[in-house]
Amino acid sequence: MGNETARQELKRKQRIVIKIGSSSLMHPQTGHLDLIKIEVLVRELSDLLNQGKEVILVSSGAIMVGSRLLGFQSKPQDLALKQACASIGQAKLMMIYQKLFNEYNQTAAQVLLTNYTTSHARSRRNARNTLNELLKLNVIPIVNENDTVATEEIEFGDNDTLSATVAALVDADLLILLSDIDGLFTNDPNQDPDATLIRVVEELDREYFEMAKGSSGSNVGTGGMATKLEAARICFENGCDMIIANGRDFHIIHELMDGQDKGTLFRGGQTR
Ligand SMILES: Nc1ncnc2c1ncn2[C@@H]1O[C@H](COP(=O)(O)OP(=O)(O)O)[C@@H](O)[C@H]1O
Ligand SMILES: N[C@@H](CCC(=O)OP(=O)(O)O)C(=O)O
Repeated sequence: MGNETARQELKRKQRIVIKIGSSSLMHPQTGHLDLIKIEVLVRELSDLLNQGKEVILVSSGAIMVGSRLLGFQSKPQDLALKQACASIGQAKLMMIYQKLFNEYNQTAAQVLLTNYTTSHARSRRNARNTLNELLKLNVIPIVNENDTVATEEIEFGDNDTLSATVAALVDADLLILLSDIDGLFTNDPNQDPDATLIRVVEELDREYFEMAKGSSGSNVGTGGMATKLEAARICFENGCDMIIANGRDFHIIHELMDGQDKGTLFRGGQTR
């Protein structure tokens, strides 16, 4: 099946996980929240719910928001301080999401997970039951890593792998990763101006992991492309399509769902 047909099939996806990186929520100049963008995000997600789709939002940004609230100019390096920032920022982020979703008559719920939660059978089952119940209730779960109890600095590495784990947990049809870049390029475009965008990945060969070796392009994001490829691996293993696309403008969500040829589509769902 060609890219065009695969894109058209996205219209039929029913259970969708959308992950927003920290960089996509902030004004790049100040690191403060871009409230107008977040409003567009909430409107886009509310409209998906109105179409009868099930949506889970995985939102990063807690550490960044918390550090700004404490007056830091950038993300702190110290682990305990990062965790403190996360707990401050997470509450603030949820407050904003709750307020905006409320304006569209939608209910949002907070779900904080750790690597432990999703790798131990009992807590994994509990997390799955909660998420499924929230979706049944037409509530939008807003997921983040539980940074205050995660004992290593980065248990998941980042929210890219967390979002793929969540997609696998609830048997989602599609994972959308919105980042600060148009998709997977042949090389890091911030280092190599000749790098070209890859439109579709049918099989997750090693060459793609080689392309993604560079680290994060910003001091806001954590995982870079490598963790997004790791997310793709989880999606391929679990029969879920995945898209990496640019979160510069969140209207891209309905454009992708309409089948527009944007970002990089990883066709993990074809094994279903
Ligand atoms: N092959 C590649 N294609 C695209 N981006 C790449 C590639 N290799 C490394 N990158 C870097 O990955 C960055 C995106 O990851 P990251 O900064 O963690 O974003 P986010 O906060 O959205 O998760 C890009 O800005 C880019 O510099
Ligand atoms: N749990 C952290 C997530 C950090 C993270 O993964 O950031 P990103 O690479 O921007 O998705 C936070 O909310 O700040």
